[in-house]
Amino acid sequence: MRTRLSFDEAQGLVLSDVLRLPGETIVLDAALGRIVDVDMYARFALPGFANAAMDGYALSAADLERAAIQGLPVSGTILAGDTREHVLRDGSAFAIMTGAPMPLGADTVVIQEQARREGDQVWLPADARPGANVRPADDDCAEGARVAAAGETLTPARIAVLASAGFPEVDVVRRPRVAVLATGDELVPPERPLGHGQRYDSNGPLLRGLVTDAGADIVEVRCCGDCPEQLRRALQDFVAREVDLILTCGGVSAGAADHLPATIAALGEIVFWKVRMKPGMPVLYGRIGTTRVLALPGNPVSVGVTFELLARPLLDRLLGRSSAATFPVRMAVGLRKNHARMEFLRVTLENDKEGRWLATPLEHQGSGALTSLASAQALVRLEEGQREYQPGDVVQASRLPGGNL
Ligand SMILES: Nc1nc2c(c(=O)[nH]1)N[C@H]1C(S)=C(S)[C@@H](COP(=O)(O)OP(=O)(O)OC[C@H]3O[C@@H](n4cnc5c(N)ncnc54)[C@H](O)[C@@H]3O)O[C@H]1N2
Ligand code: MOO
Repeated sequence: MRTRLSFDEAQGLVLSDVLRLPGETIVLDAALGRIVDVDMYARFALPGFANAAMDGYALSAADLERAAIQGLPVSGTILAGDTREHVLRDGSAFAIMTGAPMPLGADTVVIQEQARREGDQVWLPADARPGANVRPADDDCAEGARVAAAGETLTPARIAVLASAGFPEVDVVRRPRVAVLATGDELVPPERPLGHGQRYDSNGPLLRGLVTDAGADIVEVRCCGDCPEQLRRALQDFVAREVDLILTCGGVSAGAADHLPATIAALGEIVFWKVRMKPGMPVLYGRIGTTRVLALPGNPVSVGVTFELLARPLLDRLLGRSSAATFPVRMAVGLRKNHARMEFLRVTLENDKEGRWLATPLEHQGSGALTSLASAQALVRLEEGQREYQPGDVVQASRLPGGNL
């Protein structure tokens, strides 16, 4: 077991310990937010047939002059959805509507508003541009072009692309199955009044939201006391249900009721325990069989921060997608750290006059200050060893969910 390692080492160990989950086939209608498993290619060009981009008249550009001087006979009207293959006779035109297939031999559409129609004859302006208002058959995408890339998130627009390419189903990466165990004798169910020293579980709801936001499935969120037997039963139950990741919170530091490390060690193995970071120092990572276990320190802010920094990247890895990159911001104020560990500050962000991000730390940075986690837009990383920061110093930031950026 490693202990007191740096945050970067800890994150590296977590990431190198998991692989992308296998794929599964689902209907396109259920695919929003899912991750594409394998590259997908168009089996035909899109839209697949040359069609009119405007309502008007389809003709051959060679007949434009004649159309202006003596007019052209109109052979008929082609509507969108007309499945007949019309052929244009020399020296004639078809009335055609937006999206309707171009008749064979026509290469230009002149819009309705520029046409003068008398009975079955139409006059069109001589200066119409040859080839105007026609969408070629591969206007949107060529046959064989990639229409979805492995690892990308299925957005509404990407789903629409697959729908237009005729895919009713899509192969996506299976969602990680996650169980949450909130531990602590002080936790009381929401329907019961609080006694002295008791509190309601907020870590369970926090992790339910974060796990869902990260694109994983919650198998169960369970609250249990600090008793080692209860902890063991809960962990074994989750492992038996083949979850990919167990997230526990609380009971992982040095207190008399902190039984999780010993319980996890007895059932499986601890990869690391305690990381040189603040908040979240007591965090533990291990395995029970093939199930990964991240034991997050119980303080509510530590739960949120260690989830973002260790659990979310792990879930990203299981999903086969790259994690959001950090980005540079400038400190709006100077500050002094009174320890050497890496620290993650909760900040709000605004743009300075040059449009660069400026980070202001929230006032209350304590590990129990859940309200400041809710107000924060990003986490700023203060490097190990560096104690002094001046206004304007550049630091790395990562977005928090719902940070409205
Ligand atoms: N002697 C030491 N004391 C502490 C250390 C240490 O290294 N040596 N580490 C401190 C740090 S840092 C943290 S963080 C906490 C984490 O300890 P635990 O993981 O054992 O967490 P608990 O003691 O069980 O709880 C801490 C705190 O959070 C509240 N909590 C816990 N679960 C929930 C929940 N589901 N919903 C709401 N609030 C919860 C709990 O009541 C405590 O107030 O230890 C420090 N101490
Ligand atoms: O995780 Mo503890 O502060 O570092 O609360």
